[in-house]
Amino acid sequence: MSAVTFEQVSKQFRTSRGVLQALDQVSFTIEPGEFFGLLGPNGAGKTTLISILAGLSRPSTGRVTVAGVDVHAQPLQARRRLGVVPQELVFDPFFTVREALRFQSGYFGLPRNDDWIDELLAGLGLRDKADTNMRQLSGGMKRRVMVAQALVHRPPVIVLDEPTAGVDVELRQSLWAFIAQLNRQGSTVLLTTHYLEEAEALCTRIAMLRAGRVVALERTAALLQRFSAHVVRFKTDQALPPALAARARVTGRIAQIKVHDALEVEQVLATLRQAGVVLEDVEVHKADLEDVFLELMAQRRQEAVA
Ligand SMILES: Nc1ncnc2c1ncn2[C@@H]1O[C@H](COP(=O)(O)OP(=O)(O)OP(=O)(O)O)[C@@H](O)[C@H]1O
Repeated sequence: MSAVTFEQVSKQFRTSRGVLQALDQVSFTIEPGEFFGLLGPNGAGKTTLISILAGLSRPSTGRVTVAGVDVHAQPLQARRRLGVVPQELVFDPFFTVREALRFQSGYFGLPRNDDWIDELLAGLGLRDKADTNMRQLSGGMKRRVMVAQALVHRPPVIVLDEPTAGVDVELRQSLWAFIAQLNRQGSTVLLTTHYLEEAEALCTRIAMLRAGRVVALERTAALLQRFSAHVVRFKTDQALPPALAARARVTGRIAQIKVHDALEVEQVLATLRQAGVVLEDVEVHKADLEDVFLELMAQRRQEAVA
């Protein structure tokens, strides 16, 4: 049985400017134990898809299941199988951390859950905050409590919607260590993020959304490999020769050109030298997901124009 399935999920919003297609026939499956990344630029539809998965919003058409349970036909059963860490901080300011976690446990019908609550507090570095009121916690600490709250009923599928936006490095690292441990113990993780290096480091498979459509769905390693290995990056004030300009990504003075191997690095540099282009700060680096992402998006734009 799959951990999560999205079957032809579409969502339209009626706006003052007409109908907005936020999701367009999105289909993919996440297998149990996967660490799955959902990436996409602002407005791609990530949060809309997560809201539908969490049962907070209905798809216009299509079907979603969590651990074999239809999210809309059996919403309560689906919720038990899912732990969603939301983007925003939602909490009752009058509860202490432990009270908030006990309250959440009660919601799931788990009255004696303190052993697991203690494990969560320890794993998320919250042990000495257990008796602190939620309103007295720093933003980062509140975020840790959001994670603990989402996990209080030991859901087999964990969803993290931009969990590290605006979070300091230390918390990011400890949060990831904890989530990775749960994943090793068998939890399925679905992560949406803008931090591509995070997705690259953690996710075994990635779906990329753009304008409500899945534009890539692949193993992370394959995705990185498919989009060539290296990028030559340099600064210049001059125009590039046409052959290179056509394939370069230029941001102000910085140009980046994709290459497959060392020979191609030499060819690119030779072409630039022949054209009399003066370079500064030349470097060659391995293509990362950011490069792949930009390239994919450029390809799709070209296809759309064609
Ligand atoms: N309730 C709504 N009513 C109308 N339009 C909406 C509504 N919710 C989302 N949208 C639109 O749907 C599209 C997808 O939005 P969504 O928030 O899912 O994107 P996202 O990928 O999560 O973006 P971000 O990275 O900025 O969070 C956007 O164009 C957004 O403006």
